[in-house]
Amino acid sequence: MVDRAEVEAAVAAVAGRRASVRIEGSRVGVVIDATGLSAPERDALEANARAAASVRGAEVRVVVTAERLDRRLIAVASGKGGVGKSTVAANLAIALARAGRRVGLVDADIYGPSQPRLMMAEGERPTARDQRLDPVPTPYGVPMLSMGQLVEPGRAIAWRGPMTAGALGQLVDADWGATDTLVVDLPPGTGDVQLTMIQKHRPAGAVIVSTPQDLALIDATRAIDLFAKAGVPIIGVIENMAGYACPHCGEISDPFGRGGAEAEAARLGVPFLGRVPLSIDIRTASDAGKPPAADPDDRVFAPIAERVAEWLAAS
Ligand SMILES: Nc1ncnc2c1ncn2[C@@H]1O[C@H](COP(=O)(O)OP(=O)(O)OP(=O)(O)O)[C@@H](O)[C@H]1O
Repeated sequence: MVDRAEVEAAVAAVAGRRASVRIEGSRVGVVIDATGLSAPERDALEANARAAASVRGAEVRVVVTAERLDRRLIAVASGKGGVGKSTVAANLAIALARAGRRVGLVDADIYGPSQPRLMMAEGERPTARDQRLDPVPTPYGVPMLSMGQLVEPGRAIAWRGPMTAGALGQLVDADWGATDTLVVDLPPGTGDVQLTMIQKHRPAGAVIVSTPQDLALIDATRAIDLFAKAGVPIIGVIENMAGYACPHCGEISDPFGRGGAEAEAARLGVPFLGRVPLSIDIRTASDAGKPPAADPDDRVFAPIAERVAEWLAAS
């Protein structure tokens, strides 16, 4: 016979109200509610509860359950390459995390996975348990997974549609634990990854990154169209490389004109989330794996993230 009070007290001491105990003769069953815990936290809790319940003569069984979290995906897209979509996605993810959300980052840009470098996680390989990937931690409180971590570094990725869809699924359905917001950096354009994202993973909304130039805007319009036609709401447009920030005096000039993306967003009836200047500081910090949004003095990405957070709260 096992002493009920002793086991209950020992389990409660390590698992609090997350555990309930059932005892029949020498059999001790512990059910743990691991909702919202990360995989390592869950494993630690399970091990501690098992140890606590293992009084002399007890046959212990521990079951871990978790409610499915309502995790929402934000797709970050652009009509064409090189507009700074990955830079914006990384900084948006960090700024949202700084605003109190539990954020994860998925780098689905198969043609140029750059998030490991941007997030200072280069060379980190995710591990897997029960065939589910474990996201890798970053110094910015935003765990991440990248297409670039699934293949040998530097190897060109020439996958066909079904492989791409499978890889995207592995990243999105990884063990994201308590993450409530998943920022997904999509490849540029309107290809297989975008379609899989829309059809299989139903993002809560899409953020479109564009530069001020007309051509980028035309492409951006195409990207907006793809999401809008599929019924994915457009959270808004971010204008990147908007105006040139002088590295000496900080003054912003507009060699490509000003207000194009904002006017185009208004014409298309989608919100404008803000502009990010073309700045040598953004480039050097990004290349060094130190996203400017992690800087406590950031005044560029925080207001944009605030608008995205408001949108999430309202929808
Ligand atoms: N606002 C900015 N100011 C200065 N440099 C920037 C800015 N935004 C991005 N860059 C730089 O531009 C280059 C391209 O950026 P990034 O890789 O984010 O673009 P992308 O749209 O994701 O490209 P691709 O689609 O090819 O992956 C990078 O070197 C990045 O550091």
